[in-house]
Amino acid sequence: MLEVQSLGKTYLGSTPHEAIRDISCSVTEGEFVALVGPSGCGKTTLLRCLSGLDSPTTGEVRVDGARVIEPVASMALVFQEYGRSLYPWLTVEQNMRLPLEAAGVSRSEIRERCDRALTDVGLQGMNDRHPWQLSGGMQQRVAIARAIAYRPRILLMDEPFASVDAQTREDLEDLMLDIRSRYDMTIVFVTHDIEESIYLSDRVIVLSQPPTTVAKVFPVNLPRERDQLGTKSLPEFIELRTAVHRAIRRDEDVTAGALAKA
Ligand SMILES: Nc1ncnc2c1ncn2[C@@H]1O[C@H](COP(=O)(O)OP(=O)(O)OP(=O)(O)O)[C@@H](O)[C@H]1O
Repeated sequence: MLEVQSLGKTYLGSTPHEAIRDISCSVTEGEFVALVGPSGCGKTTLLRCLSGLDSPTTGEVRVDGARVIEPVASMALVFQEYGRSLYPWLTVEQNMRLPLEAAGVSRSEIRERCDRALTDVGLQGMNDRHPWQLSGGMQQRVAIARAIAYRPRILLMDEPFASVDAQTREDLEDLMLDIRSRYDMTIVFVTHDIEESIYLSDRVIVLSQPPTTVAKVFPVNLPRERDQLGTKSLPEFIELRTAVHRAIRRDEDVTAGALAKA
């Protein structure tokens, strides 16, 4: 359903910067794909191009065959910085209502969807709180609730759990697996964390050092039912973790070698 064909992105300016050289990949309906790669390899840039918030310099993105040239109504984005993605002067529900009102959803349905999404993320009854009255993990749950209340077909998540503590992160990972099983969504999830990428996804795409290409793709053939302790101690999980780690390290070594020769 989501196709990326030979996507390249160069930021223009006094010194043009080639953030992405050539990425091709596709995501099928209902798939959970994790994108991992070194810092600065263009993960956020890629997500912005996927969503239509930014446009590639070369190549293209297609959703169901249609070329993406502007923000796509069937997608929602969840960012790392929940503190900046929620309006502090609005309540939880008011924050959640904004995209639904813009999409023309009826008042009664908005209320119903907000209540259901808040229940799904474990924040039932918190409709009238303000973001600043909530912990970081709770604010990120609100950002997720806002996205699922919108009912996107494709959910793009940009390192959404990078700013929370380890325990909250595990809880939020399990929340995502739960949401994935309740809602029929295709998810593209950017993370730095190799374990997180495998634990959550059906496929891990490793991006190279800049100028960025796809370094390697790993199918995750683990049982659908996942559990923080059980899944992460499976031999298949450990093998995959080593393989993804190696793919990232090998690419770093190749790049370091090329730089040393230059
Ligand atoms: N608007 C912009 N103008 C110029 N350069 C940019 C712009 N946005 C990003 N870049 C550069 O493009 C490269 C890729 O940035 P991007 O934020 O997409 O990487 P990332 O993989 O998401 O990074 P991180 O893992 O650190 O979050 C970086 O070198 C960055 O400095």
